[in-house]
Amino acid sequence: MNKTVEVHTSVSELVQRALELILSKVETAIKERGQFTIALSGGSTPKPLYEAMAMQELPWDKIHVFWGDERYVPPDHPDSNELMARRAWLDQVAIPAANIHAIPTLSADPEVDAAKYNQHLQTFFNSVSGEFPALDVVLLGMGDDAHTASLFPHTEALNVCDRLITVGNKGDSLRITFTYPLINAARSVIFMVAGANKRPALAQIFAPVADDFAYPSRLIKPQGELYWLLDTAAGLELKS
Ligand SMILES: O=C(O)[C@H](O)[C@@H](O)[C@H](O)[C@H](O)COP(=O)(O)O
Repeated sequence: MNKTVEVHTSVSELVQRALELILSKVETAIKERGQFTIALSGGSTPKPLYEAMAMQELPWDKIHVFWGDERYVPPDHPDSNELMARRAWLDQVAIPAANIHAIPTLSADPEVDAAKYNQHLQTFFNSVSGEFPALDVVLLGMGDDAHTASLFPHTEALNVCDRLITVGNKGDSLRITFTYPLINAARSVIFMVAGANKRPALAQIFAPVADDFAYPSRLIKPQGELYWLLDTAAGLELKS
């Protein structure tokens, strides 16, 4: 793992840096492998990044978009991560519909939809059970409880290591999420974290010893690169 921690003076600078990083990964991936794969996150911090992506001239037919997690709501629900990314970015560009790999949420059984998305990823990446394919970029946010994707503190999803996708939960509300080994298989993981409310969680995540199950973002140790892009409010007290 190659870890980089950057503290940016404003959220717009943080977003600009995430954009630069992603554009450089798009270029490399397409040059080396003919396509670029990215998993998106929800939350408010990446929205301006998605709006900036919508302004780019890119070979959209070679770009495949997945989601690292989704609330278990229909795709037109205001809480849907897919809806947010479609409105801010994907609806604005000429990306083929087949390149948008949204998490299914309509079967009335999250286990069934999690299994479907697991199969969809295995088919797309031509991987078998037990293998964890490498996405080019997994974009992550982090909550002030140190959750990332829908890997919430002290939940069952944190124990799931034998598949790509599982059901997560925030209390009673169900989610579908990448498992942490799938996130860790990525070539690059980029956290975008803003706001002073994230400071206590970050202190635990960067501590040499702490409980991974209480602070799930500690489980993210990708094979490839790990970027923590923070704004000053979040990163103020952090020693990298
Ligand atoms: O589904 C959720 O509970 C949120 O989307 C969550 O995972 C979010 O990514 C983080 O809480 C960071 O959110 P902000 O970017 O808004 O700080």
